[in-house]
Amino acid sequence: MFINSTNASHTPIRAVIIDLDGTMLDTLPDFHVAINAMRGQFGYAPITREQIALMIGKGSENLIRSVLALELDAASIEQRFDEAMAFYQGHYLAINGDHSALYDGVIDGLEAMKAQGLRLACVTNKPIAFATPLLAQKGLAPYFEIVYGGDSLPRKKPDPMPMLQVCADFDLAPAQVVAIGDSSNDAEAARAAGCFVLTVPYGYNHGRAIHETDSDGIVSSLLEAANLIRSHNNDAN
Ligand SMILES: O=C(O)COP(=O)(O)O
Ligand SMILES: [Mg+2]
Repeated sequence: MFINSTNASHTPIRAVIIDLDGTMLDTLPDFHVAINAMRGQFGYAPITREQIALMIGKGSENLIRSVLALELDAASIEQRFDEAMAFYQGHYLAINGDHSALYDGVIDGLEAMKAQGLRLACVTNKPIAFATPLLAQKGLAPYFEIVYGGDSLPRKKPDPMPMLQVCADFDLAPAQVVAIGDSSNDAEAARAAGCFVLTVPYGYNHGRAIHETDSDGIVSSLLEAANLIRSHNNDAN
């Protein structure tokens, strides 16, 4: 549970905000294919999944700049940026989801959350044009009342704006909402918004161990998260 059970008056959790890449789906193989296809158009050699894993989490612009920085200086990156982004987006949309897989416990966890009456939102730094078809293809779309991509709002995670927007949409206080993610971006955004935060250890945390990230707990799956929320709410009632 998130709050010491001796505090009988704590607020029940009513909604869950769930991250996409590295939390529900292992999308690293899709990023790998699309990035290397883009690099090939520039005549650059392929890079490894491990290299790309370190660059995921802060949205497409950050990813493309990080990839170009392997060859180019800062001024050249900006010169090639628009072309690289256009190449990358074309390749990503062509293969979106083809090489990605659900992590264990995702569907069971979402079902368990729904069964508890929790409202669900997906907040990802992935562009919304990638996130929407991917959620549909993987059977995740029906679970979410709200989906915000990295370009849906003026600021993305680790800024608290998307978390606060979800709280406002659901008409809930941040203390009634828990965010679940695989990276410090998710945890920082949730903390700054005043939401609870749980992390999963199996995603992409910029090469850092998830234990280094401040959270209210580490869960091995979304199913474990659902169970934790249930016991928190049982204590609250
Ligand atoms: O696209 C990214 O950089 C990461 O997306 P996420 O917020 O779903 O982990
Ligand atoms: Mg993530």
